[in-house]
Amino acid sequence: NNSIPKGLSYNFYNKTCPQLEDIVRATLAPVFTNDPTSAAALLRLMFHDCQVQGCDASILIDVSNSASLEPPELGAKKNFGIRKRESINQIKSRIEEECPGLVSCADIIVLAAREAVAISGGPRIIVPLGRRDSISASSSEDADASLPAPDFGVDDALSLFAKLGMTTRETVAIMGSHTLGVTHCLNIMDRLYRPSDVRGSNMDPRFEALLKFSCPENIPFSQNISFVLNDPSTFIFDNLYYKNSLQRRGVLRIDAELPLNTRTAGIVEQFAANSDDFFQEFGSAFLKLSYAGVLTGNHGIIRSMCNFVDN
Ligand code: HEM
Ligand SMILES: [Ca+2]
Repeated sequence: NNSIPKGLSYNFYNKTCPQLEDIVRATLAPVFTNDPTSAAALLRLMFHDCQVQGCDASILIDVSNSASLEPPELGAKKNFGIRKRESINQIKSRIEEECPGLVSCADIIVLAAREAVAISGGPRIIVPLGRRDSISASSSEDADASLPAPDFGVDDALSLFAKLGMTTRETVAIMGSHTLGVTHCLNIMDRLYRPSDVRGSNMDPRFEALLKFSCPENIPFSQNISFVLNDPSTFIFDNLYYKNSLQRRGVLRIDAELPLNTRTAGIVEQFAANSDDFFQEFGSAFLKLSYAGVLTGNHGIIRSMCNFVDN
């Protein structure tokens, strides 16, 4: 397939680390069992890595070891809620025992996200490998500039994902990621209590009442720790996200607007009616996300620990 970036391939580690995908799966199995919210966290981790400086494991670099004044990438405001970086480290250390110095943290992030989707009942996506790791993280400023704001609308999202080569259908499909996981109250306070345009107005009133009950105004402490489910089947990768959005129960502005925008409404209805169509389109969107800004060949490095750049 000629749309695969140069340097990535489906058999990249076949000779050098054939057990890679088994190790990833085996290491994650207890993680998913002990904490069913892990799948959502690992899928979002991939998005936030790939969206900032490309799929290069930049998000894994620890905050500490720098004398710079700028807080690094992970400290970006929009990385609030990012979790499970330690699971990637755990996979990496098992892999280093079997095939030292060969497998990038960037590939492990993508494989972990792929497992997260599959274990939750979503499509099994076969991904080309061969990404390499960055030698540095971005600044938190650059990360905040690259990641979407919680009040992103459909047009914003279409242009963001068009930069990764996604079609409108693929953009609608990748947003189906919000079939998993949660949103913390702080990300919807404006939508709930200071609505402008379509944001608050078009919500199912019972759902709005529920969100307001979960996220009361004027309680700053609870705003940081309280959250709501992105869709009612938060652990299952299904097309309920689309059905739910059609019922005016979208949590974020983007979730609410997808069924309202003329460019995306028909696609939402199709994915709500047919989960095979959703899964197929999601697979192709996921691959495009996984190709973002990849370092291959002799660009970048293979880190020996994912959270740390060896000189
Ligand atoms: C316009 C684009 C997007 C916007 C504005 C957006 C925004 C958000 C926000 C605000 C949250 C809540 C985070 C929190 O409060 O902890 C969230 C959660 C999440 N997002 Fe997105 N997102 C977008 C696209 C994506 C994409 C492309 C993916 C995956 C490929 C994704 C996967 C997730 C997942 C899985 C969660 C749940 C995380 C968890 O439960 O820990 N999102 N998103
Ligand atoms: Ca990155």
